[in-house]
This record gives sequence, C-alpha cells and structure tokens, in this order.
Amino acid sequence: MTLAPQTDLAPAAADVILSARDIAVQFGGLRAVDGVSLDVRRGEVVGVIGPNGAGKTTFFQVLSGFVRASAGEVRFLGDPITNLPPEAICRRGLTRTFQIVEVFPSLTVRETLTAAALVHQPMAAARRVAEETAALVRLKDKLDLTCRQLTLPDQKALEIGKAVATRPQMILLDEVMAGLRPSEAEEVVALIRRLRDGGITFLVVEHLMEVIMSISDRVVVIGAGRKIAEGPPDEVVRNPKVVEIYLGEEFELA
Ligand SMILES: Nc1ncnc2c1ncn2[C@@H]1O[C@H](COP(=O)(O)OP(=O)(O)OP(=O)(O)O)[C@@H](O)[C@H]1O
Repeated sequence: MTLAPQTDLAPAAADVILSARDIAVQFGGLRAVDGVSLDVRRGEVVGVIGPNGAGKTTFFQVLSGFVRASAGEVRFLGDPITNLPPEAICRRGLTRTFQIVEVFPSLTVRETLTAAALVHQPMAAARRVAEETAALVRLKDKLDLTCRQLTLPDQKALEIGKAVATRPQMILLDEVMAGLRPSEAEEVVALIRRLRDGGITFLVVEHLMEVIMSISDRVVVIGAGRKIAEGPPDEVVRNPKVVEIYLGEEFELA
C-alpha cells in the first residue's frame, strides 16, 4: 500500500489541534457564517481575513463558545466542544482575546493576570502564573500599575497576557492590533512569535494585511459567511477571488 503524500493543506489528523466542520450561524434572516470548515495544526499561526461583516468574528465566537452554531461541529484536541460554554472551552486549553481590550481600568496588571489564571489554579499558584505571564508579555515592571495607566500597546500585551495566563494550547486573537502604529504592531507581532515558539497555536483575525502576511503560516479568506480561499500568504494574495472581494486595493502591499 502506498501512502498519499501529505500536502501543506491536508494536515495529518494527529497534528490537528482544532477542527471546525461546516459551521453555520443564523441571526434571524442573516446567515452570518455559512458552512465554514477549517483545520489548524499544532504550532501553526493561521490568519483569517475578509471584508467587514464577512463573518470572521462570528466564526471566532462559535469556536470560543460565545455564539451558538446553528449547524456544524467544532473539535479541539479531538473532542467535540461545539456550543460548550466559554469557560469550559477555556479550561480545555482554547482561549480568546477580545477586539475591544477588556480590562478593568482600576485593577492592576497583577490582579488582572491573577484573575485570568484562576481559571485553572488556586490563588497561590495563580499569583505565580500571573508573574510568569507578565514576564512573558514584557509587563513585569508594570505589575503594580493599574490598567488605565498602561499605554495602548501595553494594554494589548495585557489582553494577550490574560489569554496566556489561562495556560492555553491555542489562542484566538481577534483584531488585537487595532489602533496600533506600525512600530507598535511590530512589537505585538514579536510577542505572538515568541509565544508560538513557546508552543502556543494561534488563529488570528486581523485587518492589517502586512501583519497577517508576516505572521501567518496559512491564511483563510472569508467572504459573505463562506470560506473563499485558503493557502500560504503569498498564494492567497494572488488568488483572483480574493483580489476581487477586496477590489485589489489592499493587496498592493504584497
Ligand atoms: N449578534 C448579532 N445579531 C445579529 N447580527 C449579527 C450579530 N453579530 C454579527 N451580526 C452580523 O453578522 C454579520 C457578520 O458579522 P461579523 O462581526 O462576524 O463580521 P466580521 O467579518 O468580523 O466583520 P468586521 O471585520 O467588521 O469585524 C454582519 O452582517 C453583522 O452585522
């Protein structure tokens, strides 16, 4: 018997950490997500792009348990997690960040990270995890500042830190670079690379095309609720269907 060669786009089942099959979400008369399937391999950074309103955030919400799928199945580490509550999904090692940084302005960095770490640990251990996480996301010197005292890039690092403190195997990053200048975005990209090198898998929704192209091993394009293309970044930017939905403009960057 000969084995079929493994291509980049056909991950070996054993490597797949997250698998979504035929996910659909119906909001009244609107099919916001319309049969999207996706496999993510352990250690990959997969970028998700698409025009405004394409369904990217809604798809993320399904993966993380914040929106119920009307149809389809999500598996994480081989186990079905479809429509489980967000805390249950997080405890299994799949967590997310929010598009709008969700920090309590009057809490300190230490308190925020400790609260996130309490998902898995008792208080004493959570405090240690908070300090380790602060070091990882380069906020160690700012542990006792309140969130409102942080710069925007530091708030973004904290938003990612909150996810890291839950000790995830995989993080869903939802437009974490929004509002950052290019040099600031580069710092966040460096952080994502460090965390990936430390073993965390990422699915990243991002509008900044340079960012997606530079950090993604693979890019998935969603348009009007459907997956319209998938592949290595340099192939995806040349895909005529992708150029068409963006009218070509954004891809002059590539
Ligand atoms: N809770 C909701 N109830 C009804 N419609 C919704 C809800 N959430 C999103 N939608 C609609 O679903 C569609 C997909 O929205 P979604 O936010 O997933 O797109 P997106 O690709 O993330 O867009 P953006 O890039 O602007 O964030 C849009 O038409 C949006 O208005």
